Amino acid sequence: MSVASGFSLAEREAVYHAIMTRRDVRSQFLPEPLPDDVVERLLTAAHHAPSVGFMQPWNFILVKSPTVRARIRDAFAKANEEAALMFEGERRQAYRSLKLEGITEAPLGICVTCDPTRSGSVVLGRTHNPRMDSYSTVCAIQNLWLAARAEGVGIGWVSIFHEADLKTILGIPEHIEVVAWLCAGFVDRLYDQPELSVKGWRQRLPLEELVFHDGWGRSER
Ligand SMILES: Cc1cc2c(cc1C)N(C[C@H](O)[C@H](O)[C@H](O)COP(=O)(O)O)c1[nH]c(=O)[nH]c(=O)c1N2
Repeated sequence: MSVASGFSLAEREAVYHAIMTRRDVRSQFLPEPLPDDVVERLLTAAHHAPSVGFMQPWNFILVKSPTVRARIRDAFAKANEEAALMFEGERRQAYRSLKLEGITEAPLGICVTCDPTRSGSVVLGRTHNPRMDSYSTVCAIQNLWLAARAEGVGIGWVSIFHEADLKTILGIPEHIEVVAWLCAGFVDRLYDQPELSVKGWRQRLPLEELVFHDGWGRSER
C-alpha cells in the first residue's frame, strides 16, 4: 500500500480536461497509421480498468486491413438503413443526415469483445447480475477513450450492427460477446460539444434533474 494523496492541481486539471474534451469521432480522422507504441499505451490503459471479480473479460481485435474494414462498413450500412426506418417522419430525415461512423476513414478498427467464460462460471461479483462482465468491458473502453484523448487520438464507437455480422467477418466464437467497434486515428480537430448536440439531435440534460437524494425521484436534500 502507498499513500493515496490527491493529485496536484495540474494533474487534476489534466484528468478533467481529458474527461470534458473527449469526443466521439466520426469524420475528422487523419489517414496516417497509429504508431505501435501509441496503440500499446491505449490498450494498457484499457487493460487497467476495473472488472468484476478481476475477471478481465476483454479481448481487443486490431483491424488495419482495408478489406476487412470495408466489410465491416457494409455490415454497418445494412444495419443503419434498418435503423433509419425505426424513426418516423422528420426524425428519420434527421437521422439519415447524421454521419455515425468512420470505419473506413480511421486507420485502425478495434473490436472489443467480452468473454463471459474467462474465469469460470461462478464469478465474484457477477453471481447475481450476469451483465457485470459486459459492464467491466465498457470500463476498459472508457479508459482507452480517455487515454486516447490525451494522446491526440480520436475514438468513435460504432454500435449499429447485427452482432452476428461482426462475428462472421472477424471469426469471433459464438460464446464471445461483441461489445464495441472502435474507430481509432489521429485527429487535428474535435467538436467542443457532442456532435449530436451541435447538430440538434439531442442536448445534454441538466445534471440536477438526474440526481436524487435518499430515494428515487427525491430532489430535496
Ligand atoms: C455504447 C455506445 C454506443 C455508441 C456511442 C456511444 C456509446 C457509449 N456513440 C457515441 C455517442 O453518440 C456519443 O458518445 C454521444 O453523442 C455524446 O458525444 P461525445 O461522446 O461526448 O462526443 C455512437 N456514435 C455514433 O455515431 N454511432 C454509434 O453507433 C454510436 N454508438
